[in-house]
Amino acid sequence: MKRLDQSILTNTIRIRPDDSYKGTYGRVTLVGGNQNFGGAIIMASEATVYSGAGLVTTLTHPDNSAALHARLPEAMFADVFMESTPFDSLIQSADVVVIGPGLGEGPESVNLLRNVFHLITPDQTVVIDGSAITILATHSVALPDARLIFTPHQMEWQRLSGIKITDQTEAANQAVRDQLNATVVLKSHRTEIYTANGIYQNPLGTPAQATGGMGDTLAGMIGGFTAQFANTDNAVMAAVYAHSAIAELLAQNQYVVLPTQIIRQLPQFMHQHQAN
Ligand SMILES: NC(=O)C1=CN([C@@H]2O[C@H](COP(=O)(O)OP(=O)(O)OC[C@H]3O[C@@H](n4cnc5c(N)ncnc54)[C@H](OP(=O)(O)O)[C@@H]3O)[C@@H](O)[C@H]2O)[C@@H](O)CC1
Ligand SMILES: Nc1ncnc2c1ncn2[C@@H]1O[C@H](COP(=O)(O)OP(=O)(O)O)[C@@H](O)[C@H]1O
Ligand SMILES: [Mg+2]
Repeated sequence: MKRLDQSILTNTIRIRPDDSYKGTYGRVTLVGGNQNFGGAIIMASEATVYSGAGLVTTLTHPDNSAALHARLPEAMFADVFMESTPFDSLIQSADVVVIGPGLGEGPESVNLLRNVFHLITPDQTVVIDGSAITILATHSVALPDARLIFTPHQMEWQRLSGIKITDQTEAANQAVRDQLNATVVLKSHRTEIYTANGIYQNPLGTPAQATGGMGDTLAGMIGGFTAQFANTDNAVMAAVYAHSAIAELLAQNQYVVLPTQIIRQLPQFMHQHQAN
């Protein structure tokens, strides 16, 4: 297993060309947030916008619309229960779809996941987090043919892979990754990233990060980074590294680091670590 280091940031985060516009930096559609977990999809959406994605749309339960607009006017909102035509185009026009933060596991959420996967095409990237992983572990839902990135915590990975947390060894995890043909970000206090080309460990992270919404925020960052930066595996690794690096900086003076505090630091942190 290779250890990530700071070079993943400058190898990934590009100085923006002068002659660019919002379309240069990718369209991301996020799907999630039921009536109880609106905060999860709002944090994920904020992380995507603050990572620099060009155009962000959040498909969520209508109860979350006012809060999303108030916190994040940069994002567009769409009702997950909308008619199929605009729904289909919001999924199909996205470069990256992030699905799962706060999605919930009820029948409506299962249907939604199925509908979204059905619309995905091979040139798209799909970040599969939270409830979406649990649904896949418990229901028969066909995975789309696309670039797939799973972001489970250890229990979600146990549910999806069948590997008990105590048995989640490098070899066992990589074997399931191979079957899924996906990138797997196995989150823990030392997150591991399983790719087609190798296994990487994030050396950073702090227990100050152990608070709800921290993974939702990472999923949104991965959406923002993969929408902008050409090499998908590097974009995933840079997002994981940046998420923990910012948390460590804040934890020098804080007992707990809130997900939204990491989000607010992203533009400045990325500015400091950009390169040609
Ligand atoms: N503000 C919001 O809207 C928020 C909404 N959220 C949304 O909620 C949805 C459900 O996600 P979830 O992660 O909260 O619940 P679930 O999938 O049941 O996993 C918990 C179970 O796994 C176990 N466990 C073992 N190891 C573990 C580990 N390393 N990390 C974590 N858990 C571990 C753990 O063990 P225990 O704590 O009981 O010891 C427990 O039995 C999802 O859509 C998410 O996006 C949250 O993000 C919070 C903020
Ligand atoms: N003790 C810890 N040390 C380092 N990172 C941690 C620690 N506890 C949690 N994290 C990080 O916080 C995030 C938790 O993700 P997750 O469990 O999906 O949270 P949520 O679903 O509440 O958003 C992961 O990125 C994980 O690596
Ligand atoms: Mg989570």
